[in-house]
Amino acid sequence: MAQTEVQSSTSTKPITSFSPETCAELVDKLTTDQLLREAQYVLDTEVLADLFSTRATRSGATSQPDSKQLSVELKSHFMSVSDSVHKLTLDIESLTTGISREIDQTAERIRQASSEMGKLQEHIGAAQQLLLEVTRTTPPLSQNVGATPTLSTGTSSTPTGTVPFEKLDVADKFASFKVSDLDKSCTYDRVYKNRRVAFYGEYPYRYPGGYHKARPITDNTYLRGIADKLSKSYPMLEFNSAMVTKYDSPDSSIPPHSDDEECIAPDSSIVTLSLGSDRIVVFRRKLPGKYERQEFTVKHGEVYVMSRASQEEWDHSVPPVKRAKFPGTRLSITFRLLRKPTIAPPAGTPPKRNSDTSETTEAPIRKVLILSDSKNMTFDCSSLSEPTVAFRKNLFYLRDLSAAQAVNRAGGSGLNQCWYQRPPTRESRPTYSAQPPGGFYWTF
Ligand SMILES: O=C(O)CCC(=O)C(=O)O
Ligand SMILES: [Fe+2]
Repeated sequence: MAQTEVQSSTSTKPITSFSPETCAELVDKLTTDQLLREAQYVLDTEVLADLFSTRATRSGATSQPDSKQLSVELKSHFMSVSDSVHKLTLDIESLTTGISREIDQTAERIRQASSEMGKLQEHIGAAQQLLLEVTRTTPPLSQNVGATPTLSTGTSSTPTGTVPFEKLDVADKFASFKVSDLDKSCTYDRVYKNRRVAFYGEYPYRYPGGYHKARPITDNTYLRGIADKLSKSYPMLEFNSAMVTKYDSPDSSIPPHSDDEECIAPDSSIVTLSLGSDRIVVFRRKLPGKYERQEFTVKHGEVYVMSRASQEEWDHSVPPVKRAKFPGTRLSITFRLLRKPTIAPPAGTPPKRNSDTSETTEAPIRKVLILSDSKNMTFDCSSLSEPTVAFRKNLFYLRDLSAAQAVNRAGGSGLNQCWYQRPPTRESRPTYSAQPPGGFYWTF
């Protein structure tokens, strides 16, 4: 004990200055009960004294309260403490309940998420499996003709190299377009021995044996309707030109060739829509010492696609056929993506395709005389092809007679009639047939 003054429960007087040894002796003499009582007293007194001094300081009181009042206050103090503890316990209980509910809900969410995750992983696994399978069975992109998954396979793929073409799964989308309507709408700007061609495109198209100037597709509303439908239905097919080829008899044909010109955008596909009579399209691939051959019959409303890569390996043709089997007219429209030319086209006649020797180069310009009565001098000249020069409203120079025929048809009742005029030669003066063949033919 380091105190110099202590209070004993047994004596109200302070006991002063006991040495530690004396204290030890005194303590030795006390019974256990006495010791406990002493200890309790010291404790109580210290607590009460503390409380008292705090209250006294707060209220400014100086006198000590009696023990009864003190005990009442103590009791009320403990009651309020125990009240708070009770409230706290309740709060803690309700918090614990809330928290454990949250924990339960979170655990449920985690359980659901992990089950979703399991399913997702299954899907990912299946997709990876599929991808592996596709990678294993698909040839490299550069070798694959369509290379577009939306194209349906209409042909067998060869074990090595490219497939020559792929049919587009168009159902009956283009079946309602009529070969006669398209024919009427076209102004053919090149006439070959066995076919005629009308080209419409943003940029000119040059190929061995042929050259077509740019001509807006808006010039031909029927063709434009077809092109719009194609690009709306298959936006992945990119093109800026449409070339109509007319096969008007079973002898009409196009010889073997590849559409691999520089002016065609690299890696773009060539899309062909067929209208009218069925025809056979033949593909050949040069192998050592022989040709590999594939062919298919293309029908009205069908579309086939050839990749640029396939053009490097295969050529294609539409050969002449037997009349009995393929009696009618066929028009094909080939859609290409052409590049803007960087240099002006060389002057003169372009060289012929090696395999295309049977063809004429360019249709000769012919004069067409169109007669009208004085009341009806207007013609729909939009269908007349270049170079079109009108003299006194009646005379046009044309390469393509079908345009004049179209005007003729449009003319109707005979008020507007047109005659074709062959260029006069030195030897022969123009002759006029009194009764032109077909009623509308006038020769020199
Ligand atoms: O008429 C066809 O189907 C083919 C036409 C063609 O090969 C072409 O215009 O280059
Ligand atoms: Fe072609």
